[in-house]
This record gives sequence, C-alpha cells and structure tokens, in this order.
Amino acid sequence: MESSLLASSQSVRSSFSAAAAAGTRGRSPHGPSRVATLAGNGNRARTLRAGPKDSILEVLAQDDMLNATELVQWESGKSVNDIAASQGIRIRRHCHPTASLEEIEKELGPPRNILEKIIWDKEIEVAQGHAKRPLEELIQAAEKAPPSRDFYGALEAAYKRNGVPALIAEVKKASPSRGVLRENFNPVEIAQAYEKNGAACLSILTDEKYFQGSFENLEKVRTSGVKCPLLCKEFVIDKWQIYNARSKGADAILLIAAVLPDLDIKYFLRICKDLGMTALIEVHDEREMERVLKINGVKLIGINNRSLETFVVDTSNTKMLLEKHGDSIREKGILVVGESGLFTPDDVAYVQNAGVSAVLVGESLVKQEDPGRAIAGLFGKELIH
Ligand SMILES: O=C(O)c1ccccc1NCC(=O)[C@H](O)[C@H](O)COP(=O)(O)O
Repeated sequence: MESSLLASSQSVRSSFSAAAAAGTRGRSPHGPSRVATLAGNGNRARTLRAGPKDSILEVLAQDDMLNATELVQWESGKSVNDIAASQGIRIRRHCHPTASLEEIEKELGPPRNILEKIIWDKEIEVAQGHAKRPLEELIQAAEKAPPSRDFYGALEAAYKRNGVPALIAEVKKASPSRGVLRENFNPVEIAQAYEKNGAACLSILTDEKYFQGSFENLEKVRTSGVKCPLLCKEFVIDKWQIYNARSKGADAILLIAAVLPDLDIKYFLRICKDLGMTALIEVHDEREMERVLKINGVKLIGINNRSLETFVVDTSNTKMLLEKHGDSIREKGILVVGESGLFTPDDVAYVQNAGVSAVLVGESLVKQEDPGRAIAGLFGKELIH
C-alpha cells in the first residue's frame, strides 16, 4: 500500500494490493508499526529507485527537496509513526487497511481525537479505492482530464481586484463540529451562486462519512459550467487521492501538516506540480508553520483557526502566526489563506489586517438561505468577479 511516501515500500504495497483485492490481508507477525516500518535495508531503497514511477528519493533529491536527515531517517528503519512523532505530529496511522476498527483499537487504543479517527477511516477507504481503481488507471485518467485551472492565480487576481481577501467559498453540507449545516443541499446550485456573487475559487468537501460530501459533487460542479478553480477538500494521506481528485476535475488539493510528515508533503507537492495542481498546505500551530516554511515549492499556506483535534476556533491564531512568520512568508512570495470561523466583515478585516490575502469560508455562507447573497454580507460589500 502507498498510504504515504513513508509507508510506500514496494513489499508493503504489493502485499497490500493483492490482499486488498482479495479482501484477506493477513496481519503482520510484527504488528502494525512494523508493517509500516521503513525497511532499512538496501533492497527496498534499490527497489524504490529502480522504476520510473518510484524513483521518489531521486526525484526529491534532484529538486533539492530532500535533506540528509530525511535520507538517514528513511534508511534507518524508523516506523511511520516514529518519524511523524519526531516532527511533532500527533496523528498516528494504523497501517492495517483491511483490519476492522475494533482490531486496530486493540493494538493502538481508541483514536486520540476526531482527526485521528478520520485518518484511520481514511486509510481503510483509500485501500478500498486502490482495490476498485488501481493507481495506474487513475494516473491515465488524470493525464486525460481537461487542464487544471490556476487556483493560486485566481486568488491573487481577486485580491487585487476587490481589495479584500479573495474568497474560497466552501460547498459543505455537514461537519463533525457542527453537524448538518444545510438540509436542502444542492452542491451545483450553491457553487453557481457562489461564483455569481464573486467567489474566486470554490472548495468542495469530498469526505462522505464526516462531511456528507462526495467526489460526485466535485464532478457535478466541475461539469456544471462553473469556471472557478476547485479545491478538493480531502484528508490526503496517499498519492492515489491526488490523482483521483485531478481525474475528477480538481485544480487544487488540501495537504494537512498535522497529518503529513515533511517527506510526504514534499512528495505530494511534486505530484501536484506534475499535474498542474495547486497545493494548499494547512497549518494550525507554530511548529507546523515552521516545518512548512522550510519546504521548497510551497506557494499557498492555509492557517486554520479551528483546531482539528479539539474543534476550538480562535481567529487570533492567524494573527499570532503571521506576527511571527509574516516577514519570511512575504519574502518567499507565499499567499496565506485564513480558514474557518469567519462570520462578519469585522472577522474578515481582522484576518486581512493580520496579513491574509484569501479566506476559506463554509459555515457562515452555507447556512444562509441564499449562500450567494450571503457573500456581500460577509464582506460588507459586493465582490466583483
Ligand atoms: O469543520 C469541521 O468541523 C472540521 C472538523 C475536523 C476536521 C476539519 C474540519 N473542517 C475543515 C475546515 O477547515 C473548514 O471546513 C473550513 O476551514 C471552513 O470553515 P468554516 O467556515 O468554519 O465552516
């Protein structure tokens, strides 16, 4: 299984794929962390470097995206969860995609928080996706998809045009923190209304279990005549999901630093670049921001005001992180998106003053009877498209 770059040894992948297809993958005699362990032997490293699609380390090294410490970690046999923990990541992987959640909990105990639970479910969901639609098929589909639209450029242009942060309007039916936000939910109508009222880009939730979203919604919006670039709002842990998103018309994808170790972010960024997609890298705290700012090629950072572990929303998070890192962000030409918990023109002005050039807004728009008209209410003025 290629649950991530770090978990993507050929042997793990092939044993997983075969078993996933048969639905009978046996458990490793070594337990979950060993299944995910980076085999610290030359065999695997050689295997990874052998094929054109798998020369991950070479590609990253060529692009100056890999440093010596990471190479040592990769070769040293540390488990995925150990590497993640060494970077301050609290979300663990179970790496048992065909096991039941009961079995997983026997090994790891209950998930520590909602985000970890989402990721554990996602590991299983992605494994099922691999079995239904192999990666090779998706790569071809992604290559044949109409070219992606310029998500970053659309934000930049809208910010200049309107003088207020560019809007990424979220097509969001429900969320773990708020439950169902809108009963009568028509994703295409909402997307069209957002576009008509000045949204620069749209964010389409595709997670079914926790957000009642779907890839069908993404495809429907893409084929409805909506021209705004689309963000696939997913919990990405595997490159399969990026190709899947592109094949269904996504122009950008969310990568969450609280979930992904540095090497995964680098690898996924590289895939996005190859596919012409923008990656929105989401951070929530100081440590994640520091990690992400060290990664070459990051153009778009989202600061989430909502802790995905506790659900606490605090817009001063954006201010605090930009006070500390604004200079280096500006030097690198990175555009910042303020995410979550924005309800009023004062909220928008607050994050704009803190230094954001775009905002990602779901609840406060989607809950209104007319989500399109709600945009002028949020900004205190009409937005020009
Ligand atoms: O929204 C949640 O409850 C949530 C829970 C766990 C993980 C992610 C979650 N939301 C994703 C988002 O970041 C928001 O959908 C997005 O920033 C818009 O936020 P809002 O305007 O507050 O709906």
